[in-house]
Amino acid sequence: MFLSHYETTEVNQIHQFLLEHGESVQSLPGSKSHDTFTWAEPLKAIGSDVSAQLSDGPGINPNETQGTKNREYWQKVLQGLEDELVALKCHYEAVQAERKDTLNKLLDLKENIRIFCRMRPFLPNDRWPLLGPILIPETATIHTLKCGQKRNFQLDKVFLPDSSQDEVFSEIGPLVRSAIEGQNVCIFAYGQTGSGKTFTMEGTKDHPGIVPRALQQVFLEASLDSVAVFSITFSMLEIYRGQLRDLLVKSSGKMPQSGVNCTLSIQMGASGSVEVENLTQVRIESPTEALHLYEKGASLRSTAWTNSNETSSRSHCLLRIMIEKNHGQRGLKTMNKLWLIDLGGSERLLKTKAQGQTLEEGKAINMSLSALGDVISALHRKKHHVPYRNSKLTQVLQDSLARSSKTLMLVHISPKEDDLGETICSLGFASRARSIHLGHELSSEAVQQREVGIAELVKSSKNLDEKIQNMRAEMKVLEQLIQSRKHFTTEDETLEEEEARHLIFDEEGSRKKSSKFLDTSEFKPKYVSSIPRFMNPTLSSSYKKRLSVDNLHSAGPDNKIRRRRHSFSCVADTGMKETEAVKSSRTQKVKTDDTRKGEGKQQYKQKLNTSSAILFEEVTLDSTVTRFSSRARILQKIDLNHSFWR
Ligand SMILES: Nc1ncnc2c1ncn2[C@@H]1O[C@H](COP(=O)(O)OP(=O)(O)OP(=O)(O)O)[C@@H](O)[C@H]1O
Repeated sequence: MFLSHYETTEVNQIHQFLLEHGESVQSLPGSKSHDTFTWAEPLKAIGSDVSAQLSDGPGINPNETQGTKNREYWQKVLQGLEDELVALKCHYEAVQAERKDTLNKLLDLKENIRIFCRMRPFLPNDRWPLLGPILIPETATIHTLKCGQKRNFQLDKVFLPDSSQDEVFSEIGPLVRSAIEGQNVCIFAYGQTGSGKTFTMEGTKDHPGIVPRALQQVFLEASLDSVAVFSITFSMLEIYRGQLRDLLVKSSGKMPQSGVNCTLSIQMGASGSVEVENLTQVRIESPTEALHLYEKGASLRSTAWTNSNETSSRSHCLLRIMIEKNHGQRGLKTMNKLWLIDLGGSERLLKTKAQGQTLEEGKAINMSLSALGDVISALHRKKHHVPYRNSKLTQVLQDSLARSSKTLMLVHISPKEDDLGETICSLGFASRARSIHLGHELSSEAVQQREVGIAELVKSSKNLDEKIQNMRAEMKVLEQLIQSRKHFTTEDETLEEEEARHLIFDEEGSRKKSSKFLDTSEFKPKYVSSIPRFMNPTLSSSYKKRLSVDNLHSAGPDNKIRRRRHSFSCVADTGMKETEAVKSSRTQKVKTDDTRKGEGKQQYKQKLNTSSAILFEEVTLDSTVTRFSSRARILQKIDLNHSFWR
């Protein structure tokens, strides 16, 4: 039991002390008021030690003042915690670097350019709900059968019609992370009209797509980086019939609003970075803000009714997230782009029977898609010349489609037999981008080896992610602990200063006042020094107490003593029943204090949680009754645990 060592030291000391003062242990509860401050000292020591043991705090050394002891102890604790936090932060950075390395290795192994396919499910209005001519025998292969002609397409991954938005984003998440870590990233949704590009990118309220999820992740990753400072901006533009249009600037029809320069031009910086001159850039602080902008921009996008889709996108919609990363003390600054692109629907113009404007839109879309395919293919084949200049789309994306960047193309296909021709075209585009038809396929052994390597890296990346999560949680706890411990040390320091300023007793025991404001000596014996500052009486409570004491004094010189003796005796004599009475009077006081200074009580509660200080709990309430109850409680504790009092 934690009180046992008092039997030989402090408790004997109290006993001795009381005897010297003409008191006995049994008469302790009825002690004279003039003694209370002096004999309170050993009791205070017990109380502090009890609280210290409970809160794993300092022990008692009678030669040291409690304030100094506490302060030194908490400072040591604080220092230890701070050292631990620094070490953890170093380790955290190392693990972060390891994770980044693993991620890069993984993306390299998966290749910088990857082509996925997503097949949308049948929709209620689909006329040909038969999946006969399209087969997906493996996770990365599609077979088609048209007019007796079989064709195989190899992709990096195929998402089946029942794939969820979650599954799709699980492949996107690492790319968003590498954008935060300093790489340019392009994510495209490609496919025929009505194949589900907008569904994948934007999604619905119940099934959010890549855009809302990526925005969320960008901010999440940025907030978790404890070292770098991020500045994130949002831009949105469309490429309509070969022209760039700012989607964050309202225009009447297709004409620029008066006074607003909507003429966007593509500029190439000296370092090879591409800038779209006059494009609106909005600094965003949250995903909600970004989504609000996205909604605004999407509402301005050019759409039209087509045979295949009621609200068919007639342009390429490009969302750009610029991430400026300030790498803290190293003074390094990086700027990179995350592009989320919903391409215009690829379509065979003969099939859609498009005419007039729709025909022109279709032509423009097809031309730029073809140019994009050429660029991706050239990059994939590591060709010396990459034909960026063949379309506005590839020009805008030049620095983000470089070899050092990451590109993911999600080719969308329809499950309908009716759309088979379009599906084969889209898969042909995917194959061309992957350069498969040029005999660049890996041998089955090499593919197997690569798969094993990827699986291992995925596993270690997951482990590192878990480790990082744990470390973040650990750091948070440490930071909270440091904050709470700091509270203790500063309060102890302040109290010591205050003690020095408002020295209560001189050596003869007579009262001294050093402040004209704080006449709290009557109610603040020295042992209060170990009580946090917020537990001290306020000016008004001190004043109130003084009034009550004056009243008591006016009622008769002994009143105060008697009253004190009475409440104390009650506790000692009638045990629990009377303790309840004291408790209720204390509760009363809490309620009054609560309404008067709710904040103080909050702090008080917080303190109790952190320190588990039993003594504090009682002494907190700066009334005579509570202070007695504090002592009584200590006595009760001793009484319960030792036969000493019997
Ligand atoms: N995976 C899916 N799950 C459920 N519904 C989907 C899915 N993919 C697409 N759809 C539905 O199919 C319809 C067409 O999809 P969407 O508008 O996304 O096509 P799109 O390729 O963007 O067309 P366009 O190029 O004409 O803009 C929408 O009603 C959409 O909700």
